[in-house]
Amino acid sequence: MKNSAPVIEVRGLDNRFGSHVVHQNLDLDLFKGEILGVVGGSGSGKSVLLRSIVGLLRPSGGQIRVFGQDLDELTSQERSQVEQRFGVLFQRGALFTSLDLLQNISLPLIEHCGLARSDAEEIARMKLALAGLPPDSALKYPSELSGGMVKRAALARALALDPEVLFLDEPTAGLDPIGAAAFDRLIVTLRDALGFTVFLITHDLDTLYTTCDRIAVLSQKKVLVADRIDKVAATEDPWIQDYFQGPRGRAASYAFQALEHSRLQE
Ligand SMILES: Nc1ncnc2c1ncn2[C@@H]1O[C@H](COP(=O)(O)OP(=O)(O)OP(=O)(O)O)[C@@H](O)[C@H]1O
Repeated sequence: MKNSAPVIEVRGLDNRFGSHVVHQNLDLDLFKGEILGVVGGSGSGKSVLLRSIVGLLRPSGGQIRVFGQDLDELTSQERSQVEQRFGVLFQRGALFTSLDLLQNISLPLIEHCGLARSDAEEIARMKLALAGLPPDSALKYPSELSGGMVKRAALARALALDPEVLFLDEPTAGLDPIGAAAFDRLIVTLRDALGFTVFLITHDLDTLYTTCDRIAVLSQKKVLVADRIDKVAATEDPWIQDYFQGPRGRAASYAFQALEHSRLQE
């Protein structure tokens, strides 16, 4: 993936809130077709980075190039065209509670693409199926769904406009391990089938091992390292060592090695 063109280039990014500096001179590349896992301690600025890239937060300084265009140089109309090439799954799903799933997913198609309601609903049903939801979920409201189904519905909405880059903010948080593993497999399957690029914020070590092509570690206000997981896990940094070589990190690594071993034997 690293040989493909970066779809997103972040250079010298600064973000501060008052005197609180979150990012200082942060650099990051996201390459076409890869699944990049973004990790870091709580409050290290993962969500702020996501919001800066998707245009929800104006950075304090630095440059963000998206599809080869500098976000700062775009008119608001050009910006919104770029933003339509993104799909975002926010931490809490962010579905409209007063709309059923069909309406939730049709809405961006009607608003952004000007589709007739019947066409939008046909596409929405396809997106629900892609996200692994049964047809009868279409008329359900978010409050009627399990946590795992809410995540899938939010994924269906993030996929509504056929995004080229999918941003996922802790998509498996709150799911049981079986639901989380199924969601991870779904992301890989969809990426392989549809070819989009994924920016995936997670604390889930199993997700990092089984799903991500590269890992970016946010620490000390910047991206400390962005590389394959074996290289990252071997990086000499106290936070990285605690994270990857602690009991959970080692368990995830062993589980992944066992999985790879059994795949090779099949
Ligand atoms: N709008 C804001 N105003 C002031 N401070 C903010 C704002 N948004 C984020 N911050 C602060 O920026 C820091 C980074 O927040 P962010 O949500 O990016 O962390 P995170 O790495 O995603 O954490 P977590 O893993 O807990 O979700 C935090 O200290 C947060 O309080």
